[in-house]
Amino acid sequence: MPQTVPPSASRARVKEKLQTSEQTPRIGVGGDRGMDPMQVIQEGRPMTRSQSRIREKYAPFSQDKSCTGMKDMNRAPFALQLEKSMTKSSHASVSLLTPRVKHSQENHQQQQQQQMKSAAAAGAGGGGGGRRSSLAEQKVYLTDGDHGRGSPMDVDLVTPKVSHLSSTVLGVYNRVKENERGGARNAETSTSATCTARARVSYASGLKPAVVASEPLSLMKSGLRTAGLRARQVHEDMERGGDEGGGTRIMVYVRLRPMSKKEKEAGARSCVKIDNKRDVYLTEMALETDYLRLKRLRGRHFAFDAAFPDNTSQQEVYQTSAAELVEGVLDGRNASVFCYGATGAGKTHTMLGTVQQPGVMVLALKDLFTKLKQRSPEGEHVVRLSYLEVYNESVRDLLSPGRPLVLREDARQGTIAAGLTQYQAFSADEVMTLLHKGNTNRQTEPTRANETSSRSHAILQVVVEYSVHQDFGKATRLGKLSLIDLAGSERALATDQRTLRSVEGANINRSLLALSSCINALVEGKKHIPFRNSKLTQLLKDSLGGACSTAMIANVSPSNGSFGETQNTLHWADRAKEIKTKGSEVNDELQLPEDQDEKTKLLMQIQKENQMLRLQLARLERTFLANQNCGTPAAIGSTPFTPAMPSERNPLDSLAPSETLARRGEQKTMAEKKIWELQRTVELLEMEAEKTRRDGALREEKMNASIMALTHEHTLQLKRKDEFIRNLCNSLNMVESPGVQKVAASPIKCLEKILSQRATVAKEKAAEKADKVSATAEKARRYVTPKGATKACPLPPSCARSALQKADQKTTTVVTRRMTRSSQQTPQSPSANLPKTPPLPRFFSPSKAEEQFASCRKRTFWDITNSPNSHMRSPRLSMGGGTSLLRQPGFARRRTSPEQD
Ligand SMILES: Nc1ncnc2c1ncn2[C@@H]1O[C@H](COP(=O)(O)OP(=O)(O)OP(=O)(O)O)[C@@H](O)[C@H]1O
Repeated sequence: MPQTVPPSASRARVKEKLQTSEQTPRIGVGGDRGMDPMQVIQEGRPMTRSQSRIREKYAPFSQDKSCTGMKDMNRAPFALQLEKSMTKSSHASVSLLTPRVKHSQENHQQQQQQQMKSAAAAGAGGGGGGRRSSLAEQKVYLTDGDHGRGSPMDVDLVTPKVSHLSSTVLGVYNRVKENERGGARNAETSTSATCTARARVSYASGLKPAVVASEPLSLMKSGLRTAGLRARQVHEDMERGGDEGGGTRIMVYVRLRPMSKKEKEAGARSCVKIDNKRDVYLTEMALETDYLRLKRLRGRHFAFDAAFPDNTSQQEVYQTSAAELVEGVLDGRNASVFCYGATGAGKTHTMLGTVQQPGVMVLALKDLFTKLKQRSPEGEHVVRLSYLEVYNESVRDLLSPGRPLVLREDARQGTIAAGLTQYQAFSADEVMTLLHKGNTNRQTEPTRANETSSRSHAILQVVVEYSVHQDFGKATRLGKLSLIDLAGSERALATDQRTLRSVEGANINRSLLALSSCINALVEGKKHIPFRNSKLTQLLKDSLGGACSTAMIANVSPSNGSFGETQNTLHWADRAKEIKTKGSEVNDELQLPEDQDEKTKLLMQIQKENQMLRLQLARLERTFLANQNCGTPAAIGSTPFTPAMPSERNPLDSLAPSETLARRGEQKTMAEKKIWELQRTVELLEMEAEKTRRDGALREEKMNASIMALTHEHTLQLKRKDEFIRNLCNSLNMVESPGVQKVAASPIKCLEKILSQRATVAKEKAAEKADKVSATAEKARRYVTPKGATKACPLPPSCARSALQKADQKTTTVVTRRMTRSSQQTPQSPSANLPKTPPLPRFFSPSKAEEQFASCRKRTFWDITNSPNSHMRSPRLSMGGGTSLLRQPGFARRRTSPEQD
């Protein structure tokens, strides 16, 4: 029961009272300010400025406005802090606010020891101060501070604070019953003042206990009950390991690193204590001379899925946090493990470790290959590996460094880095080589806080794909394991002030802040989760909110110098406990046989294989047992020997020695017979093999011979062809020419040459002939004069005419042929080089020649009268250019010059 401290009590009396109270069951609460076993209440002390400020602020809620100073405050032994769930996703916890105490310099040391003691005792759920928020407690006493009475409330469970709440209501209760009566009024007052429901009135405010609540007392009670229920749920959830409502909770582990040499030298003290392998106590330390701090020492208790003290081995960390996830990856699920914490807290040590103490990444990959070999001995699996880092908000490939990568959203695979190389690895050694290569490329720099500080977030992704035979076909399973080593949050002073380091630090902090916002949004069940705020959160999207089983390892330093960072880490780890991922489904694609027959076939095949394997196993077992029984050298290693079945393992033991000998002799004979039979079989097989070999050799010989014959035949055919061409050349009488002799080795070329030469000669001849004909025509024409062609011409007029006609015809033929040929000839054609015949004058046009001839001869009367349409045949006449011959009979036409034509 709670104790009331009389206002006038002296320090000694208070001490005595409090010590007495240790034995009496007090409110089973704990939380932020639960570590208060030895407290000395100072009386009559004036309020500090901050106390009076808070007092002023919350004065309206104080029922007894007359109370002033520490005297009044001290009349209230404690207050109840109620943190109630305001949204369905948040939880509540109950804790006790104890009276403000002064940690005197003398008892400070003692106090620490007491705290530790009480914390240790808390596991057993014992009474007394400190962490008495035993989970077994079932009642909360809302106490009447003035009268020391407690108003018990039935709640299902009181837990330490399990989460940060969206809304906090601090109720300082005084005169509970009175408040119940006037609850509505108080509630109204408080609601108006704490409309945001975020009034946090510290007991240090010096307020006389009063109701500061945003809801009527009855509601608070029910809220408390709900809170208790919720707390129990969370607790049970933690006990079970996370599954609730279909999703999977992120498993959160805390690892404490040993105190470093540097810290020891600086005289640091440990501010973190791990108990029960899951409870973490954080206590603020202060210098004995730091009076202000001494009064406000903070302490907090957290509970996680597991907490690893500083002497925990790497293997233990792996087994607890990641081994199960690796198993899940082999079942085709997605899993991720990430380390979170301040710089130098031991994240890289946990994830990568050293050669002597390999970390989670190394152990997980080795384990993965070992398990893969067991599951898929025939190597029906593919392991692909990629390793990237987020450095200064740019994504880089660690296995093949180059230009920064761009992140893309893929409907099937989630967020992916476009262009990231995926290496296929066949063994654990290969993976280790790749991992080493990636780590060499990773950005690591010494800072003031850490000699080997990682300046980037590194993500190693392993995709395992393998086929499994299932009842209805073959399925391909695809599991993805992401192992993430985050860079640590850091204070600028804690690391360095050099430009590059501070830029890196700022980027690291920014991305971690984005991660915190995402955790917040996820915990509060918001619709929009700001994953896009940084590259890191984009890449962690699946791990935090997707279909993935996730483990978070929060690394903390024990040094009191890192109290702030440790508190921060634990706070976020505590929040992350409430994040629920969608839970990873098995990603497998079933490949069904095409039809039912196929399926039956497959099943039969599998059954057959199983039968065979069973037989083999039985045979081996029998052989083994036979060897054991007989122990004869002949029997050893003789597989076909059929020994006794397991049920008849030692039948000889029960027999008499003579019978045993006889039986053994029999067995030996049988074995010898079997061996003889086997030898005979082997001999037969050898003979068979020899025969086959001989046959094969014969067949090969025959084949070689036929190939040879064919080759010979082919050569002969070729020769014959050449001979034929050569003969053809000879028959064309061109082989003698020197140009042809040169190329006689290639008969086809020779033939081509001959033909082209023949063509040239024919052309030349044709040209010559054409020239001759045209000369004859010219001659004939010269003899034909306008005044009488027959006079000067040596030929009779009819002959001259026919000769001229012939000449014209020939000329035309030659010219036409030449023109046709030249139009067919390409510019590269050899005939292009032929000597060109001079262009023929228009005069030689056959129609013109005929016309000329007709116009030159003397017309007779008969000509004129018998060809009435002759003017129509003559174009010249029809054109009306000359005088009509009909009108001037017997008048010969005057010869026109060619130019006029
Ligand atoms: N469990 C442990 N046991 C022994 N030594 C440890 C342990 N954890 C961390 N250390 C040591 O502490 C130092 C800092 O650790 P580590 O580099 O892993 O920190 P970190 O959190 O990765 O820092 P950063 O974020 O700057 O990279 C290292 O020298 C490491 O060997």
